Amino acid sequence: MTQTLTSQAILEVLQPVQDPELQKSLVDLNMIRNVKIDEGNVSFTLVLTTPACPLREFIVEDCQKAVRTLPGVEEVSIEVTAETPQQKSLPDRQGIAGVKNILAISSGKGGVGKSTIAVNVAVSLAQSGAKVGLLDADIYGPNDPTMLGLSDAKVMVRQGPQGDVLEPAFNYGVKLVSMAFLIDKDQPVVWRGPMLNGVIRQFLYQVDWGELDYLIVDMPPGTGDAQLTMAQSVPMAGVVIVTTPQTVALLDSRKGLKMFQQLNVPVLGIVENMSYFIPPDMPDKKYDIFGSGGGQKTADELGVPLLGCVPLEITLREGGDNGVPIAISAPDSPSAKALREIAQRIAGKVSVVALA
Ligand SMILES: Nc1ncnc2c1ncn2[C@@H]1O[C@H](COP(=O)(O)OP(=O)(O)OP(=O)(O)O)[C@@H](O)[C@H]1O
Repeated sequence: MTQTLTSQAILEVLQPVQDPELQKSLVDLNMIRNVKIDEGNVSFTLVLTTPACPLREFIVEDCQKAVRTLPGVEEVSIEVTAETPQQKSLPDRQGIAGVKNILAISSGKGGVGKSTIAVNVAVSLAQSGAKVGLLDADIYGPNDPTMLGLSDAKVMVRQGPQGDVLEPAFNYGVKLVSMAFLIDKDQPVVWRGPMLNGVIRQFLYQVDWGELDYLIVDMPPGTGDAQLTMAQSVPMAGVVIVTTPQTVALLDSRKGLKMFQQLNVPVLGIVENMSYFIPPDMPDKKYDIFGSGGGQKTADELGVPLLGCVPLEITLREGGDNGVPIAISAPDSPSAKALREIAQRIAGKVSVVALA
């Protein structure tokens, strides 16, 4: 006896299929929409929580398998789209209209590659189809414009009903605002708490960010006023801590971690940069200069996930200097792949926090 296919039956067989990251049913998460049946042809839309979903192929395959168990099904076509969930709002912190998730990239000390990671994560997320902004809050050494090929950009200021509004610069799919746009590059700037506070708040609220899935904030290194201002002003989806494998870096990372935990900012995980060296003339070789397994050990000691390890690669540094991020110039290089996976993991964790 042939049963008639119904959308109800389709949703029932899809009920046990889970989003592996969120560990909840796709149906309960309202990720299956628009179910249509035309004789044996079934079609629906799978709405992921981030366009950078690392597991999209697996989820699609699981859906295919589940629907094909129904008698009478001949074809299953799944259209995949994404709707990034909005992070939770906090009563004492003012969100930015149109910006769904604000996340910070931080490091215990300078020079560990925080800006390199922030820029390439931003570009990787944009490449996946997400709407991305980058706020260069590293007021002491604002490098993001150079790394994003925007060193000569100027921010436009226009008059809005509530005062001046800055128009971000834009390249490689990423909107950027940086202190470098506002200061003379050769003049040292001495920042005092209240001034710094004002500038960071201006970069958050007086910029025409438009609609963004992710606003990535490249923090200055350490645990100072900028971190405090940021964490206390806006609700943050989370922070990513960048570290290097040396043991001294662990101490600095721990300080940063404690501060964000005290400020109730979820720590999404750590990224270990300069983990191992890949010689340019021997791309299949890998040298563990600082010993291996350091990243995992650091993550375990800090009790947070390791989001990934980025190798020390000359092309990654060159990309930063030349203003063409490696995610654009050499997307198949080991560091670009590592950075893309890190961006996907960050997006996954942000969804988990937003939907918790
Ligand atoms: N994995 C890597 N391989 C090669 N070079 C790297 C890597 N990571 C970073 N670098 C280089 O190291 C230098 C410092 O990196 P970056 O500016 O990103 O660090 P940072 O932590 O943001 O520094 P600070 O905040 O102190 O300015 C840059 O020249 C960058 O290109």
